[in-house]
Amino acid sequence: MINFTQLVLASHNAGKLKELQAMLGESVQLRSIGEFSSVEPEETGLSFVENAILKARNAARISGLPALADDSGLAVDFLGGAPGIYSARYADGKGDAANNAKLLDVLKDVPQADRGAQFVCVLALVRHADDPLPILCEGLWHGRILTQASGEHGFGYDPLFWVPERDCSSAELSPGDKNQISHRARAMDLLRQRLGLK
Ligand SMILES: O=P(O)(O)OP(=O)(O)OP(=O)(O)OC[C@H]1O[C@@H](n2cnc3c(O)ncnc32)[C@H](O)[C@@H]1O
Ligand SMILES: [Mg+2]
Repeated sequence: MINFTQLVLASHNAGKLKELQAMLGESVQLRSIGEFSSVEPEETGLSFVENAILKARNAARISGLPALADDSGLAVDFLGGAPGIYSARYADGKGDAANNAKLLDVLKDVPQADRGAQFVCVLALVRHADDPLPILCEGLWHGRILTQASGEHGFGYDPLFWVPERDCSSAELSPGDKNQISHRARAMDLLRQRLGLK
């Protein structure tokens, strides 16, 4: 069991910080890498795992603290798993609204039955920048891509992701409800077990 009171979160995404801190509770304080640097590392990996490790090492190097990274995204079945690791950059860096508009457009003629998708989250935790044994935890959340945006909560692709177990979009779930069942919640559940926090 490894004990941490402070971890740096290797993410510039405020939505992730909020969700992960809520899931971790008060036992561990997450500090944003934004406190130490505004430079985002290039995500050059070909998988969620590679990018998560790369971001965690970078944050540990910059901060001198143990670091947790979250590499996540949306894998759409009809698109062979795209946008996948490129989810944040799907519309060439123009942001969430442009990403969502592009996805709706690409899938505009695709019938309900073929609109399956999963949110993916890989968490990587390193004790220091050169840690040879990162802790890796993955979570998947299965759903479907809606034909129009719905809901105001969350971030990113949440308004387009239909959650079968609740019959609503992920952006229509309260933050507390999303944090019980999301891809990130599943990955964090595994991480908490690995850290002996549950
Ligand atoms: O790399 P960092 O700095 O952590 O922030 P980012 O936003 O670039 O994060 P990623 O590289 O992991 O890209 C993930 C993208 O996938 C989407 N995504 C991930 N989790 C999501 C969630 O819970 N709800 C909605 N969209 C999500 C969202 O568009 C993110 O920008
Ligand atoms: Mg990113």
